[in-house]
Amino acid sequence: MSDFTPTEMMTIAAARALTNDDVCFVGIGAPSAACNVARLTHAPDITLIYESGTVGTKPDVLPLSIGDGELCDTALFTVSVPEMFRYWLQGGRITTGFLGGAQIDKFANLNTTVVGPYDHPKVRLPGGGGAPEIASNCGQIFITMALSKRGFIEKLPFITSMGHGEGGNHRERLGMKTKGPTRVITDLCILEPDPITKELTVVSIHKGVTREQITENCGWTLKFADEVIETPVPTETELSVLRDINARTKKAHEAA
Ligand SMILES: CC(=O)SCCNC(=O)CCNC(=O)[C@H](O)C(C)(C)COP(=O)(O)OP(=O)(O)OC[C@H]1O[C@@H](n2cnc3c(N)ncnc32)[C@H](O)[C@@H]1OP(=O)(O)O
Ligand SMILES: O=C(O)/C=C/CC(=O)O
Repeated sequence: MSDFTPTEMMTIAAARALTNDDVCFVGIGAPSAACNVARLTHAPDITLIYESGTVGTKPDVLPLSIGDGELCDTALFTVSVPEMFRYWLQGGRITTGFLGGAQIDKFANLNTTVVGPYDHPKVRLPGGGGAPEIASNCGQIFITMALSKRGFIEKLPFITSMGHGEGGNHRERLGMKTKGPTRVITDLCILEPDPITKELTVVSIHKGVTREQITENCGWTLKFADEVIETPVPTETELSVLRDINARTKKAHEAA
């Protein structure tokens, strides 16, 4: 097994969260890399769906956006965006949504809208897009983002996509029928919501990472589960699949 970067570990650990039977609504960016590594390794029959309506897509290179022709060219079929949302997503036909974000809080609520006050933003982010609907309508949500103090914060300035709200049974109280975020995969560790409080808790630590490093990079006092395992390191196959798709993507986008 060769050396690997924290980002590679994160992408591969995120890919492993998916199963062959999943129907997965894929977010652009880090989630898209993870979903395609899953498809190219342990989950060849996974159904990947992007918001542009592309169903069962098998991109050879990672898409720049949901509108990238690569998605439609390699899809089983493509439906209209209203059909994607109303029939597929709101119809409960999608098992898993995979999202990223700029900021997250301890109940896995996501901010992709604005950092700083809404009217006087420090950073204006891409916005919600389909993420709020994905977060509420997919059977469960996986989230992947690097652990950092600026990303993992105590109180979000803006909640774009609801995770577990104020914690506990908040989703249920609002009438939401889906599970919400069940796993957050970072470059240092994996977090899962506590079954009762729904507060994100460290369940797995990547090889070579210390508890201190994790604590130092989080904006709230992070809890650790009673049993914390070490994340299995990437296999040669996982690493070469990830590196190959990244290299193909870079070459394709440089040429475009
Ligand atoms: C189908 C779907 O895709 S769902 C549709 C909705 N879209 C999403 O949910 C997309 C979610 N993803 C995102 O918003 C983006 O990927 C981001 C903002 C999280 C990351 O953007 P990237 O360009 O990939 O990465 P990067 O980390 O370099 O951030 C770019 C800039 O955004 C800003 N930024 C990102 N995160 C933060 C943060 N937590 N605090 C302040 N600024 C931030 C910074 O200006 C940063 O530049 P810098 O690192 O030089 O300061
Ligand atoms: O509008 C959205 O929801 C998603 C946007 C992401 C993209 O344009 O690739």
